[in-house]
Amino acid sequence: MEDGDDEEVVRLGQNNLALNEGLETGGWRSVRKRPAPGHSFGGGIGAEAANYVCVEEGLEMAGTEWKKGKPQVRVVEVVDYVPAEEGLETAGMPWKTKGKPQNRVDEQGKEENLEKKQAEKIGKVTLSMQQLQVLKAIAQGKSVFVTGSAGTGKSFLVEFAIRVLNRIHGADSVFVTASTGLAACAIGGTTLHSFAGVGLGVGSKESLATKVLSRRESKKRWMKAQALVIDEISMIDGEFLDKLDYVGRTVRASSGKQKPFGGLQLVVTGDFFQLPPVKPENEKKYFAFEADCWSRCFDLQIELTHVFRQSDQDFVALLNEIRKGVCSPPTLSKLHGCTGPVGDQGIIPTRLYPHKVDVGRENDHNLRSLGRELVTFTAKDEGKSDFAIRLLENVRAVKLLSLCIGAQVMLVKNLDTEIGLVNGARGIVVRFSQEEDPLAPEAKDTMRFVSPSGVWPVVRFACDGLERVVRPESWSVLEGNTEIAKRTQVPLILAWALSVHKCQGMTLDRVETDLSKAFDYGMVYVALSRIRSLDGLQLIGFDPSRIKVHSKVVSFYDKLGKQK
Ligand SMILES: Nc1ncnc2c1ncn2[C@@H]1O[C@H](COP(=O)(O)OP(=O)(O)OP(=O)(O)O)[C@@H](O)[C@H]1O
Repeated sequence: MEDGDDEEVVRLGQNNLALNEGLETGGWRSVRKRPAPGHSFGGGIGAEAANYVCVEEGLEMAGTEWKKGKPQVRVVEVVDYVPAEEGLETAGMPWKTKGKPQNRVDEQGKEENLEKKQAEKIGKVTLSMQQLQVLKAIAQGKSVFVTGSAGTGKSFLVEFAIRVLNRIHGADSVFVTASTGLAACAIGGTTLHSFAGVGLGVGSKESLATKVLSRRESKKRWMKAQALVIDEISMIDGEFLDKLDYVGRTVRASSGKQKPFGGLQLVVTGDFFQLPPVKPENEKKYFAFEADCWSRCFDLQIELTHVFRQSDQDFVALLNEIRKGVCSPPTLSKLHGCTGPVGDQGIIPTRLYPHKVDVGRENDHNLRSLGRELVTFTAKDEGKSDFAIRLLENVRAVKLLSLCIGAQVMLVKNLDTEIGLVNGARGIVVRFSQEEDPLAPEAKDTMRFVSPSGVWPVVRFACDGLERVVRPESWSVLEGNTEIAKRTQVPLILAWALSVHKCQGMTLDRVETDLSKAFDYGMVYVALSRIRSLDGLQLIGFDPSRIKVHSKVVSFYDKLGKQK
């Protein structure tokens, strides 16, 4: 059979790494569904390939079509190859959806004719090798714990992990959760407590299991689940994790009594050097990694090392010091030198406060001081129950948003990551516009509800200085793949001030902060690691004694490092 015969060609994506261990960058391969005469599928290849990603033509975000069923494919040729970027330990991985085959792989998997320089990056997403390793493990049904310093792409990876899990288990069996409502809403999930149906989790593990068994909906969720995602694990305590493990094993006794969480595939992410659980520190099993079940829960525990948020390696090194509770004289002197960034496009830095009350006061004061007419936008909340609607209080977009011309605002949704219109992008309201959204005529009622006068804020964003009309966006709270609540609101919040808790998970370009009142573990690190570069930081009254790192966290990471 000749190349190009009538076999259907599918393209396998990053997980071809598995087929191709020696190949540093993975790369694309075009594969055939049937072996050519005289060739058979190697057991390893077939077995791996059966699970692998197939990118659809034109899919911008790294295709994640999963091919299930029997081993059917044989690698024929690489259709794309992008070498690791210089100095990038993690080897960038392109997602390419079209273009001519450029490289070939022979039967042994060796590459010929690598035209690296001509490799053209068409796809938009490049995953680090470690990120790929995680997806590969998930695709193999493994439970993983993904950690790493701020900005290493843990949350970014969660989005891909969910797609992979959905393909394996079906979306209605994948439950996406996080420790806090804020973090949960950011990934379209619910809190871990809410998934578990154990209220605040107070009481013995036996009483919580009885509670779940007695509630039809809670029991159904546990029984239906095949995979559980938990983001921002640092804020979950070990005692609670052990209780959930017990509940899982009890409620799902028929499918996995002996297995952690009753046999659920776990994808857990977070950085224990960031914010800790909100509970008294002296309790035993304060951190999740102290849970008795912890080491049994995971097949793979990995610390991502390539930082995406900051490109300045000196700044990355400085942040790594602070993360571990160190503040060397050069670091201190650099931080003391952060006396003040100039505003960008007339937009002043956002002040980060350790305490929430300071945030409300500052934003309110600044808004009123502008002395302009306020325009208010009301979120449209829809939900299956009062309880579901209450979950919307955790959405970053607020119920009532009052703005006026000159208001300093921040996006709370990724609108266009390519140009920097991301969660945390800041701007200033320059006017209000009455333009209708040509794309959303069917959503007229919702639009009217959010803005009865039909006007929308026009914001000049710091990322590119361009003005854009900002129209409502939606946030869903999902249980499995069922939407239980939805908020539609203009995706902006006031941004003169923000709390350190609220900024966890965000990327900010300009920050002013007085961390002299930082009180919790990881707080200084979380605040400083939000910004992309030191030029964007104005630090007032920096006190290195406020850098708090828990010794248990340090030893946990020491051990993790040694396991590598
Ligand atoms: N593979 C990638 N390619 C391009 N950008 C990436 C990649 N991974 C992450 N990023 C970007 O890096 C930034 C930080 O990522 P992300 O917020 O997921 O990091 P994180 O590890 O969850 O950080 P934190 O611990 O601070 O919440 C984001 O702007 C994200 O879009």
